[in-house]
Formats: sequence, structure tokens, C-alpha cells
Amino acid sequence: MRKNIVAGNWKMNKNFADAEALMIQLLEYKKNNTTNCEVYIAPPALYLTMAKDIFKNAEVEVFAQDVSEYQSGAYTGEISVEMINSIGIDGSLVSHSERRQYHGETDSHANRKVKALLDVGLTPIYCNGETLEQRKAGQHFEVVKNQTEVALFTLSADEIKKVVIAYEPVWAIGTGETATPEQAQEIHAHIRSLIAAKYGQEVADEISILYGGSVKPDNAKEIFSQPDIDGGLIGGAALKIEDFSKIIEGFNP
Ligand SMILES: O=C[C@H](O)COP(=O)(O)O
Repeated sequence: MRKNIVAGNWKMNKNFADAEALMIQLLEYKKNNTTNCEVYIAPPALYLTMAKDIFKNAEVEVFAQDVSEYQSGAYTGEISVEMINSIGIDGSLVSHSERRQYHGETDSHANRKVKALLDVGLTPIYCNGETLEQRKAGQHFEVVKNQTEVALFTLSADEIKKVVIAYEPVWAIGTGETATPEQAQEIHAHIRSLIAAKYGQEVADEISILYGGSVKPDNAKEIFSQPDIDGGLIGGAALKIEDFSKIIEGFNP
């Protein structure tokens, strides 16, 4: 179901005590404020159990940052969907651009990870987006089309409805440079139209498409007000409660 979502991707930040402190700040914030969007966090894997414990009675969903495409076995360092499922995690990011850049992930990997998550009833947040070179060469629509088709178009209509998509232009991640609301909107509309062409408009309208890339308190509201932008995947600004809460409030009237 299409929802407004603000998801914080903590990436590889914070030691145990600092992670715990930020989770408690977010818990307090959620207790004391009504929010007009779903709030998710994706802390480092080591802190997932703590996050589930801290947010057990709060409406904050907890996501892994990555998950294995394999079920189980000799895959040193990997975490399976069954493992995260068994501790009550809600889903996982899939093929974030940093997984693509530093770990050679492709949309074929994304496709298998998305499927593995859906098969156990968990939510994938599938990430895509073009690089600066691709944007400069005017290839951004084509790149995102290919990514989306390879990663998602083997799914059934019922399956794809359960996927959250995060469009993150690589050139805007952690750089302070943000896609303009219009640039983001046109790619979001493009992604939704690709899904509509393949699965029908009704299915496309069910899918939440988030924007990621230097979303901050001062630009969140304008970005979220675009018709095909259903929220944000937030990196740096998710690491401070003052910033993250103001971004969540980007959905307030
Ligand atoms: O997952 C989050 C995105 O990579 C955006 O990161 P950022 O907000 O630090 O640019």
C-alpha cells in the first residue's frame, strides 16, 4: 500500500552507546509527536536486535541495510532473510548505491535479494539511480528504466506492490547537492509510468517511491510535496534527532 515514509539509513556510523542514545531520542520523539508519515530506521546490522527492543511498542519500523540473496550456508559475513525475520526486522534496503559502488552489486543481485525478502514476507526498499556521468550524458531516464526492469520486473503484480523504491541519484548522495524537486519528480513519475505500463496504473499507484540524496530539514517539505514523491531515504541527516525529526515534519501541513 502506498504510504508516506521517512527512512533513516545510518550507514556505517555510530558506536553502540551512540546508536542506543539516538534510538532513545527517536523513541521519545515518536512518543511525544504525531507524525504524518511512517518512520523507518536502518541501523548497522549489529544494532538491529537493540533497535527491535527499543522500538517494540513504538511505530518505528526497523530495516537491515543489506541482506544476502542466499538462504543459508557458507557465505561468511552475510546475513540471511531468515535471520532478520527471526528477530522481527521489517525488511531491508536492497542494492543501495554504496553496495553497488564498493561491493559490485548489480540489478541482478537486487532482483534475487528483493525476491528473497518477499518470499519470507519482508519489505524490500530497492534503491536505484544514475551516476553523475550518466546524468551529464542525458542517460538518466534510460539507466533508471534498465535498473527497474532488471531488478523488479520478474515479480508478480502482488509482489511488486510490496516493494518500496528509493530513487537516489548517486551524484546527490552525501554531496550536499540535491536533485531539484522537479528533477526528482520527473524520475519518480518515470518510474511509476514504467510500472504502470507493465502492471497497470492501479499497481503503480500502490507503490511508495522515496527520494534519497542530501535531503535536509530545509528542503524536505518541498521535495515531499511533489506528486510522485512519497518520502525520503535519509543518510547524513538521519544521524541527528534535530534534523531527522524536522525532515519527518516535512509531511506536516
Ligand atoms: O541512504 C541514504 C542516501 O544514500 C542519502 O544519503 P545522504 O542523505 O547522506 O545524501
